[in-house]
Amino acid sequence: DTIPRFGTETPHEAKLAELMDNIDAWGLNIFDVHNYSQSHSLTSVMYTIFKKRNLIETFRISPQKLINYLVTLESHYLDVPYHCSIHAADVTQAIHVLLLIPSFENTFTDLEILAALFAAAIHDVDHPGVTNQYLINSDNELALMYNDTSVLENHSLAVAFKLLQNEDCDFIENLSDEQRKILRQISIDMVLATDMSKHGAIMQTIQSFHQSLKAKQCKDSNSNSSTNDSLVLTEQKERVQLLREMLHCADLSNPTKHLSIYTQWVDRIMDEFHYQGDRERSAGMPISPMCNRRTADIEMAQIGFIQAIVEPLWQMWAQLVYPHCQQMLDNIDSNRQWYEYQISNRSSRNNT
Ligand SMILES: COc1ccc(/C(C)=N/OCCC(=O)N2CCOCC2)cc1OC1CCCC1
Ligand SMILES: [Mg+2]
Ligand SMILES: [Zn+2]
Repeated sequence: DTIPRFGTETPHEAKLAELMDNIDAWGLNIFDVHNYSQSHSLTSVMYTIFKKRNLIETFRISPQKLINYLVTLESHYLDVPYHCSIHAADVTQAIHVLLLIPSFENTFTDLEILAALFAAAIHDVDHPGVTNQYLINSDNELALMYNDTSVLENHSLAVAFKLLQNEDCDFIENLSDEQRKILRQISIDMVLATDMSKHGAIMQTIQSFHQSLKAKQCKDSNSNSSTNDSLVLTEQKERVQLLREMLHCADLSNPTKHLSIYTQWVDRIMDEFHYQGDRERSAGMPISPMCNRRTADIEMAQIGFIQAIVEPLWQMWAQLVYPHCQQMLDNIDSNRQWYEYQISNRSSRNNT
């Protein structure tokens, strides 16, 4: 039986094809992809990217086993408002677009690209919709299992690799042992780096690391435009550092998207936070920051999130790949202004 064009059967294949024409664009509407793929956005996005990047031929991947793995992985994302399979599809498509930046034309090996896409797809699988701190505070068995250390991130990695042990899901069966080892190593490194408690450390190193890369940046000999400077990194360690930052950027990319997409993610993360706050309140636990629906200031929280975390990170990233990623910085700025306008509007409304 032949495999559907986008990996999953859907009566809306024509509409999905139209959406997938934008797979390389930052403006892809992942919510539309989810709707027109019968809630298989992760499977259809990953399959489309693998086909487009010729990874199925390069690594002699069985298309059926890839689909089996993706559908199984997708089914292990829980039906929580934010950390569901749409978020995984969103982050996977984001890292695919970041990898297309001309500065990285000659930077990563095919195996590193495979590992980066895999890490993005798996990075939040089986996420229960609460934070690490909540799992620790509520003596959850996951916190016990992982000794309070990057609990969610360790759990997603373990679940994702467990699914690979299933014979008819092992789409990397034709990789050599060495390649499998490298893929596992890079995926673990990247997913563990999505733990927000590591954000400070990433910001510490990013400045000096990028300065050293800019120093090494070579003018691509056959480039016709002066901006086409490709970053060539001889050390795998340095390339993995870059991939770690890239996944972290993709994970924190909601404010870099068009307002209509960004506000949907805000609604979802606040649903998830407020539900956690409800559970903390009824358990008599202290309610976590931004999780109390009765005192929430959603606009202020997003402005704080943008100013403290998202804008500084994306400014560092945009500097490295200048002039690319200006669209992301512009969206961050206009989105922040929109939330500031909401607040100013709110106060004048109260005065009427
Ligand atoms: C669209 O809004 C948000 C999107 C993403 C995030 C974060 C921090 N993602 O981090 C990676 C995942 C992670 O580690 N988390 C998940 C969130 O809680 C911390 C642990 C936070 C967002 O808004 C927050 C901050 C202002 C009001 C709610
Ligand atoms: Mg996560
Ligand atoms: Zn995530």
